[in-house]
Amino acid sequence: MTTLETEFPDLRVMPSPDAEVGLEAATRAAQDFLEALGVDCETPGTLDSPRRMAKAYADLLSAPEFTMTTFPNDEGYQELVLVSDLPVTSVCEHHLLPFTGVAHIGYLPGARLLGLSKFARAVESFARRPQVQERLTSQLAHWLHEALAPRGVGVIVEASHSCMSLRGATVSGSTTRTTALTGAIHDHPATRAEFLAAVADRTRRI
Ligand SMILES: Nc1nc2c(ncn2[C@@H]2O[C@H](COP(=O)(O)OP(=O)(O)OP(=O)(O)O)[C@@H](O)[C@H]2O)c(=O)[nH]1
Ligand SMILES: [Zn+2]
Repeated sequence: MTTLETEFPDLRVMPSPDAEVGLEAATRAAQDFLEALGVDCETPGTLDSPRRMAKAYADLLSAPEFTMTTFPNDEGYQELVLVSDLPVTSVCEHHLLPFTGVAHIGYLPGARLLGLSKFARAVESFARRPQVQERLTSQLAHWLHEALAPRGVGVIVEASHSCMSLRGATVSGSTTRTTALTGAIHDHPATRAEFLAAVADRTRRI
């Protein structure tokens, strides 16, 4: 089994090795945190809220492992494979507030093809950790390039940041687009244009 942690030992790994102990400590910390902000955690509705909050963040920050299933490219498929509109749910590392959107991932196959569901699993795995959108985009592209050895990879992420919409600048409706390209999709203008046009065809408002 190949895991992202094996491929990228330098990445921060979530969750804690002992999730049960982690959850208890996080619940206590959430209670302190909420009470410090003046939230009454003793009402029937909020009694269990510190645990719910701890569990919610554990879910958002638990990068799942997955099996990296690949197949030989027996037919020598050469053209772009584009998997679009993969849901992204991540957490900005500055405010620990969610950012959500979609990822579009394309690659030009080499000797092996990647199981299609693994694109969704890779997005989830890289997203469920404290992130910035640029890093998420680059990590996806470089992971795929290293793990699959394709001729090129293109990743576009479009997302809305709740730290921008719900607080601070309170700008609603703004989206951010980030792009990471490798190999032929980066180097060859026509191939790059083909990838960008294919994504543009699929792009919808978030
Ligand atoms: N480049 C980038 N910036 C991000 C991302 N997520 C959040 N940020 C920004 O991180 C910055 C943190 O800025 P600070 O000035 O330290 O934090 P702040 O005082 O809460 O800033 P405001 O959000 O402007 O109120 C903000 O400009 C956020 O919009 C991301 O994925 N990429
Ligand atoms: Zn933020």
